[in-house]
Amino acid sequence: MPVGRDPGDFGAEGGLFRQLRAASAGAWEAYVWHPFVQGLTDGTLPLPAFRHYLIQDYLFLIHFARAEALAVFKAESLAAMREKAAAITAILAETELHLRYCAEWGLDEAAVRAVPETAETVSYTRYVIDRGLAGDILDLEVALAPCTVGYGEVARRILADPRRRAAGNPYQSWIDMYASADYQALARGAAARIDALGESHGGTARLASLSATFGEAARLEAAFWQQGLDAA
Ligand SMILES: Cc1ncc(C[n+]2csc(CCO)c2C)c(N)n1
Repeated sequence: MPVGRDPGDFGAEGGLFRQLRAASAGAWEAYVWHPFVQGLTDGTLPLPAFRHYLIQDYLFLIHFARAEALAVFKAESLAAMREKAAAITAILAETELHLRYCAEWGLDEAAVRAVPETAETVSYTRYVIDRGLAGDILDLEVALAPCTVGYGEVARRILADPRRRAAGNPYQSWIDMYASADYQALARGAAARIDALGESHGGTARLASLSATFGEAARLEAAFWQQGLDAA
């Protein structure tokens, strides 16, 4: 089914989220259907690639939680503050899953924390934080959206792919996390939030600048997968 016609798709037709995704269609596709994702789908991704990715992702999540904390600070309403506070809790829970994987590889939390952040990890996380510091809540949410919504789309693509290996796939628990109803609802909520902020914060007039932010975040996400493949 073409992206954008699927009734379970993220964001409303004509809303800001879909406008941003369409404006960065090439970068978005390169992110959500990256060769790393295809390797998760059929289970052929080399374990060293996944291990490199997951350790960096743990470090990524710490800074991503800081970016969500900035969104609490910049939130436009008390309801939005509560939503963002819940997002921080969800991220900190996600780090627990990462540590369970790392424990299987003989790495405890201190060992993971001692790994230096790569350039890909620094550039993506600090880019998002900078968009938030320099701009308003809409600039920040647009920088955050490729992460939250993108992983929701990644999981849906994986489940729908005919090459998917479900039985005995070593990455199934990772896939299950993002395919879960809870995560899918979170991703849909993030896209709906972009649509709502687009209405309340003049999204149409700011489309060029917001598209640049969204596209850059999507490119940084693809580079984040790529560092895993490069390490294998
Ligand atoms: C590079 C990278 N991009 C996206 C995610 C997904 N993600 C990041 S925070 C969060 C919780 C909800 O906002 C989720 C699902 C990731 N783990 N790593």
